[in-house]
Amino acid sequence: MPNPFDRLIEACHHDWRAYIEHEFVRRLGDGSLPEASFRHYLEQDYLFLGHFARAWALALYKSRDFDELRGAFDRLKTIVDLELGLHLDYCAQWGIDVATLDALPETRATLAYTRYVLDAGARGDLLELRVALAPCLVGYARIGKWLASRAETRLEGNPYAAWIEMYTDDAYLSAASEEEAWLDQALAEQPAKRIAELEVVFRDATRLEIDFWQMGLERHA
Ligand SMILES: Cc1ncc(CN)c(N)n1
Repeated sequence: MPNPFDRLIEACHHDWRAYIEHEFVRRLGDGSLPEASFRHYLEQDYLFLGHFARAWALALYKSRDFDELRGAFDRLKTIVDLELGLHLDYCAQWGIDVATLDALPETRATLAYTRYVLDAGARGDLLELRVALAPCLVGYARIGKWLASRAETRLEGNPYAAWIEMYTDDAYLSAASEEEAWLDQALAEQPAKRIAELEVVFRDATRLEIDFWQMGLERHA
């Protein structure tokens, strides 16, 4: 019997696979992704991370005890200290400075995904918000594992090696597995009707992740 979080994935397994195994991900892994696509993704992901940090701050606000506060605070730190750091390093390597990033317009995919999650958090409780955030945090850990398992993935000579290393790194993987453990416990206590509602939120956020990859690949505005 799969654990409760894996059951959320099973309920939308076609969308989940389309997200985890997206062409953008494959081409990151084998190094064949066009640089312009990665740059577009990188720029939008900077804006994305700002909104997701706000969403984790909202999770802090919605926490009911110190355990939940600590979990949300740790996740917020994962974004601000770990992911954002890599982003800014990468952007500096690619000649993109923070002032340029701050002035960028958001694409429709960035707007749709970030505002969807913030709305789920504003409208719902802490669990609904953390389910909406899960394809992001846990999804990239699964992507890192999937890439690591593929013969086509290469690090040597791959301009995106640092990106792959970040999402296969212990610091990121342990944040994702702590989040999964919290979700497993919280989901196990929910009645079937609530689970069905949460499946919709999880599937929608997963579909918005697919759109985010597609936006990067095709460089949509
Ligand atoms: C769009 C997106 N989704 C997920 C992650 C990983 N936290 C990210 N950096 N960007």
